[in-house]
Amino acid sequence: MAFTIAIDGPAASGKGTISRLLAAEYGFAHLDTGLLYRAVGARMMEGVDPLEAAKALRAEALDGDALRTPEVAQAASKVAVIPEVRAALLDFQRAFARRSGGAVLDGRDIGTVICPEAEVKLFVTANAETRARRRHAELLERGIASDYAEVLADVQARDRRDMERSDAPLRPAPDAVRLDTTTMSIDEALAAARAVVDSRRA
Ligand SMILES: Nc1ncnc2c1ncn2[C@@H]1O[C@H](COP(=O)(O)OP(=O)(O)O)[C@@H](O)[C@H]1O
Ligand SMILES: Nc1ccn([C@@H]2O[C@H](COP(=O)(O)OP(=O)(O)O)[C@@H](O)[C@H]2O)c(=O)n1
Repeated sequence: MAFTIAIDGPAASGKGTISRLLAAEYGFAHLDTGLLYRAVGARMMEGVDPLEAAKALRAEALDGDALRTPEVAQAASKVAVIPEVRAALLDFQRAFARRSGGAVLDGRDIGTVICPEAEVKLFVTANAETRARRRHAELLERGIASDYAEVLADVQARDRRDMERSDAPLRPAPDAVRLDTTTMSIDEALAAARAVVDSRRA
């Protein structure tokens, strides 16, 4: 039976972490939809037309580590503004969302566009400074050179682009439960998310 958990929110709010942990907890499949846009952005950086890249994308073969860089994140948010690119990525995401056995998808438009019928919708936020601090620490941990002020500017630029685009802008679905993780640990955020999921599964 299909059961979809849709998790949206701004950059580095913790949605990927919560999604991975929820998927493990419930035995659901997980799709980080940001990786699709990052892959198209990375191809654009190589000179490939973004629409051609989106149409040719093989989601199974994405290298998460290589795509999780600040440069690729900026490129991703630029190709994400193009309606035809979003349209080319739609069917794959919709099919994933309704697969049998349960699915967790995280991104910007899962609860609003990809799967408005999702059984659970979470909108995960944290203030921009906290998000930048977390992403900065994560990059350093992974051995990627990082400057806090640049990370903050990057996160804010992407937030603005993601919220202001006309096609599938970043915003909470009317029926999404908001989860502000600014002062929460990962364990606390997971517990809050689980409580919402459990209330919908009962
Ligand atoms: N509640 C939290 N408290 C502290 N650090 C967190 C929390 N949630 C996530 N993180 C850390 O912040 C970074 C960004 O989280 P991530 O889940 O990748 O965000 P997103 O998917 O929204 O971009 C990761 O290093 C993650 O371990
Ligand atoms: N469902 C989605 C997922 C990502 N994106 C775009 O892809 C970019 C990278 O997404 P991401 O989720 O990998 O970024 P982080 O939140 O992990 O920093 C975002 O800034 C958005 O512009 C989108 O438009 N729609």
